[in-house]
Parts: sequence; structure tokens; C-alpha cells
Amino acid sequence: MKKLLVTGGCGYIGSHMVASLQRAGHDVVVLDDLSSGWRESSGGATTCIGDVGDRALLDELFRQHAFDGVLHFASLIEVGESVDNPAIYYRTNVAKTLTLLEAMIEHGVGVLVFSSTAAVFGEPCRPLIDESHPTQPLNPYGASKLMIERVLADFELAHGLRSVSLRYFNAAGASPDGTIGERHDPETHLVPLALQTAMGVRPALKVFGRDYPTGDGTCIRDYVHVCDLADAHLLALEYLFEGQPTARFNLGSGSGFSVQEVLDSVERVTGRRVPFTDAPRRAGDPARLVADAGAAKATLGWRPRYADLDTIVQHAWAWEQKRALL
Ligand SMILES: NC(=O)c1ccc[n+]([C@@H]2O[C@H](COP(=O)([O-])OP(=O)(O)OC[C@H]3O[C@@H](n4cnc5c(N)ncnc54)[C@H](O)[C@@H]3O)[C@@H](O)[C@H]2O)c1
Ligand SMILES: O=c1ccn([C@@H]2O[C@H](COP(=O)(O)OP(=O)(O)O[C@H]3O[C@H](CO)[C@H](O)[C@H](O)[C@H]3O)[C@@H](O)[C@H]2O)c(=O)[nH]1
Repeated sequence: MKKLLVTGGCGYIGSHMVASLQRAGHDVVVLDDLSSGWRESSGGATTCIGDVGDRALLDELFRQHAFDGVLHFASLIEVGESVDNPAIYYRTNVAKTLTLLEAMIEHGVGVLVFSSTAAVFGEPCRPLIDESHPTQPLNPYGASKLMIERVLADFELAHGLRSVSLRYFNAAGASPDGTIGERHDPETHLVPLALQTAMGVRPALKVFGRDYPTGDGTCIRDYVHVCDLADAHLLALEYLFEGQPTARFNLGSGSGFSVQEVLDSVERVTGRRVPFTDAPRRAGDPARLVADAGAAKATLGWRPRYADLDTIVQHAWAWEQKRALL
């Protein structure tokens, strides 16, 4: 059993992580400023409401709790917003993360799992993206995550802080028991938007671009179940607690689905139509992003449990129906 700090534990992926860590018997403390999270999402975990860039608060937390490690999810996450307002992305995702890392060093906490993203790669130059793929982010969001990956390599050399950066592709789905799920406001992600459109909460889904060089002309993404992401974090912690060195892993199912295929899946699962309109391309969207997660499988022993798209959509649908009643 380890004592772990989870920043952003009231958010979408962080809340699934908290549940998963608790099921595995770990002692979890959450730090979240509720800028996009929900207090109730961290379940029964001790939850401190505050900013991950608040050094005095971090010092107090690290003095109160003898943490064995940190899982750092707290971040701004919208690509489009990062293009319009880069400063807040570099401040929150880079400067505040540096504050957290300095506090970890100061208080002798030497293990970190960091939420990185497929957006570090930019425009892909081959069909499947493995860890050796060039990193040329197209937007400040991806750049901010790549900067921290670099900082983490430097911190291992300078301070012995060991970390695993996990580059998630498109997180989707919800806890199979329907208790937690995706709850962004505003929502920008395809799966919840399509489900809310099927429900009639939204009039029509905008399909951003039908002129991509893909089979049906819509963008292809790799949707990875949020609980499979949580599993990968548990394995990354084991890896680090075994004393292994800093590493980066791509996390995706390895299968690409087009926007149209996601809409078809939503119609199959819900039994309802998803009205849509064709809209222009969204700035910064590569045509196709699909992971080669071979390294996470070989090194961490990661085995995604919910790789099937309809299963991911089913779990998200159960959550959306519950959420509508909240
Ligand atoms: N959702 C995806 O598809 C996806 C893909 C790749 C990477 N990621 C990364 O995964 C992580 C979690 O993403 P998510 O979808 O769960 O986002 P989210 O917005 O649901 O969760 C982020 C959480 O961090 C908190 N937070 C933000 N700034 C904070 C601050 N300064 N101090 C304390 N708490 C703060 C928010 O209140 C929220 O609860 C992020 O780092 C994101 O970049 C997400
Ligand atoms: O209303 C919508 C919303 C999305 N899309 C399309 O659906 C696909 C998926 O879009 P999402 O917004 O759901 O996800 P992104 O691929 O843009 O981004 C996600 O994955 C990225 C990594 O690839 C980043 O990490 C980012 O934080 C995370 O949200 C894209 O082709 C997008 O153009 C639509 O057509 N209509």
C-alpha cells in the first residue's frame, strides 16, 4: 500500500484513477482546484481544494502526508483554447507543474506519473505512432506537455526524480459500474457530444471536416477506455516502485475509428439517430492519430480490457443516462 497524491483527481481521468487506486488498496489524497472538476468525483478520498501552483499549500500537504509518489493529472486540456490563449496553458501546464516538481524534490518524493498526450507528436509521419515518432506539437497544449517531458528527463539527471509520462490518445468511456464518467463543461469531446445529441440534449453534432484523406473523409482517432488508462497508471507506479528509470509510453488501443464510425457506433449502442451537420475542419486537427502501444504492453505488461469501440460507447452511454438525472 502506497500513499499517493493525485492532482486533478476530481476530473474525468483523475476520478477514475482515484477509484482504481482505492480498489488496489492505496491511500489517496486529491489536490484539485475544481476549475473543471467536480468535488463529488473523487469519491471518499481525502480531497484538498486548491491550486497545484500554490507552493505554500503544497508544502503543507507534503508535510502532512508522507507521500510515496504523485500522479499529476491537473492541467488545462483544450487544444483550441491553447491556441487562442497560450499564456494560461504555459502557466498552468508548465509553470505550475515546475512548482509541484520543486516541492516534490524539497520534500523527498521521487516518483511521478505524468499525464501527457498524443498532441506532443503533431502531424504524424507514419500510420502507427510509437515512442520513436518525432515530436513536433502543432499547438501550445501539446507543446506544454512536451516541455514537461523534457523537464522530467532533466530532473531525473539533476535530482533523481523518476517519472513515467503517459501519452494518452483519445480518452473515452466511463466506469462500467456507471458511477463516474466524463463531465466536462463546456464539453468538446466527440463521444459525449454524440451521445448527448442522440439523447436530444443537443440539436445536431457538427462533423469537423469530410475532406480528410481517410476512407470516409472524416478524422481518425484512437479511442482508449478511461479504465484501461487507469490500469496503465497502476502498472507505471509498479514499474517506478521497482526502481526503473524515467520513461514515456504511448497509450492507445492501436485501432483507429473515423468520426463517422463513432457516430455509427453511437447509433448502434443507443438505438437512436445522431443528427449531424457537416462543418469546416477544426484548426489543428491531424487527419489520423493512432497509437502503437507496443512498448507499454512489453515493458509495463499493459493489456487494455475494453478495446472494442461499442463497449467504450456503451459505458459512456450508461453514464450519460445517469448524468442526465443528476
Ligand atoms: N481527455 C483526454 O482525452 C486526454 C488526452 C490526453 C491527455 N489528457 C491529459 O489527462 C489529464 C486529465 O484530463 P481530463 O480529461 O481528466 O481533464 P479534466 O479537465 O476532466 O481534469 C483536470 C482536473 O484538473 C483540475 N485542475 C486544473 N487546473 C488545476 C490547478 N491549477 N490546480 C489544481 N487542479 C487543477 C481540474 O479542476 C480537473 O478536475 C490532463 O493532464 C490532460 O492533459 C487527457
Ligand atoms: O463536435 C465535434 C467534436 C469533435 N469532432 C472530431 O472528433 C475527433 C475527436 O475530437 P475530440 O475533441 O474528441 O478529441 P481530440 O482528438 O481533439 O483531442 C483529444 O486527444 C488529443 C490527443 O490526440 C489531446 O490530448 C486532447 O486533450 C484530447 O481531448 C476530431 O477529429 C474532431 O475534429 C467533431 O467532428 N465534432
